Amino acid sequence: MASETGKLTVQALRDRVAAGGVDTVLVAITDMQGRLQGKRCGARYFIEEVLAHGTEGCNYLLAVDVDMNTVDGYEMSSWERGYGDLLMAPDLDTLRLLPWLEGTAMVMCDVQWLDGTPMPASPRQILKAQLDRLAERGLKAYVGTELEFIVFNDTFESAWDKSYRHLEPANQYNVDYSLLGTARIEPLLRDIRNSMESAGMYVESAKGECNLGQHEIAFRYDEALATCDNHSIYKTGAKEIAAKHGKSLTFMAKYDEREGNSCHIHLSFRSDEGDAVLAGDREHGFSELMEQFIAGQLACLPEFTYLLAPNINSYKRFVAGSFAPTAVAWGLDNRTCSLRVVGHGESLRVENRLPGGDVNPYLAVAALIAAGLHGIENELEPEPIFEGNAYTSDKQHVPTTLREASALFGGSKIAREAFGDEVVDHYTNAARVELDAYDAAVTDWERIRGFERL
Ligand SMILES: NC(=O)CC[C@H](N)C(=O)O
Repeated sequence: MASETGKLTVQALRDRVAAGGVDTVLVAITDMQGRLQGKRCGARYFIEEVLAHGTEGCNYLLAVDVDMNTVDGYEMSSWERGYGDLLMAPDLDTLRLLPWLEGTAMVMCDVQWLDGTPMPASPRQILKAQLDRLAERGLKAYVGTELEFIVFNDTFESAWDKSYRHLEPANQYNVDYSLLGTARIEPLLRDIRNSMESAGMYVESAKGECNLGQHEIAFRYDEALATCDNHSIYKTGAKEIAAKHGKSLTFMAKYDEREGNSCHIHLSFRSDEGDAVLAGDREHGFSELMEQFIAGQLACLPEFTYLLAPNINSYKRFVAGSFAPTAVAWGLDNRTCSLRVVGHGESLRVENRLPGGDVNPYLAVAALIAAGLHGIENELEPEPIFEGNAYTSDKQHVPTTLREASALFGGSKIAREAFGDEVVDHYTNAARVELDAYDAAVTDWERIRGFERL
């Protein structure tokens, strides 16, 4: 039998099911929004059927909006095509216990058509396609994602009932690095940290952040796919654990007018053998590959921003002086730039500071890998390093709205070459759906501005 915690082998799962310790297996895919969707399978059924053949779900899972509305414009899934099934094919490397749910294990799945061919619009497939491109060059991607979140003393249900107004943040003042402030909710933070560790993740640390009730838990970097799977499981798990504590938390990019929730993404490439390929004897200790890698990141950033900032709300984070970026620039350990280069030797890497907590990690990491490959394949040279305050520089501004970013993405030749037309058209449609919904909504802000005074 495997250890009490962490990842499970199939045999360990069988043993636990036989011994009565596991009765439920969650079968999950990640949707366009990066959420876990799927089914709770009886453990016996999972072992006897799903393990070998997978299980089906409606293919609208990759073609609905955040509210599960059926919307038009998707080639692969529609009323015209009858909204048939997709196949969830378990990736057994991801099998693990979810210690915060009694008697429950889970597995992440690849999304396929019923004949076993991959579904191009699936975020996990989109990332895997870029990992395949890297592998052709003898390279591997290592990734760390750093999610911030804001905790409230309200339950999720009461927060919803209050339309998310007048919530009580778990801290009343800025708790950035404050051990005193973070101790106030340590029972929740510890439960999340230890639960994730027991679900096979490697917790590095937790710290307070600047907005009221804002915190961050950092996990060790890993191979790109493992990090993205863990990221998705962690987000869902953190919400479920908060609910058990009678609290709520949000990863939305900009909850209020104070500091937003970031999801900085650290990315490096290594050789198949694990050698550091970004470090070398050029300026700043870079290799030629690192220079091309950075140049690719810069060249693609505006066109790929949509994959890093996929919602209307994402763009409200990009405020000068907020530690969220506004400038397309790179610097050495410079938190005012979109691209912050940190580490040295084996740990030399680029931190992309653009994504918020609402990012779909698979799509974002796929974009950053594609950007790096663009630089390498075209032997691009980076512009000079930026020094000083990028917020007040004349550097190109990152896209400021979803409309602008999705137009750049839809028109990007580089994106179409890297991801294929089907993927670009699918996600450009997702942006259009979101923009249409937003354009049709009348907000609190408008009523407060206009009800009496206009
Ligand atoms: N830790 C930090 O650098 C703060 C990041 C900031 N909260 C953001 O939204 O980008």
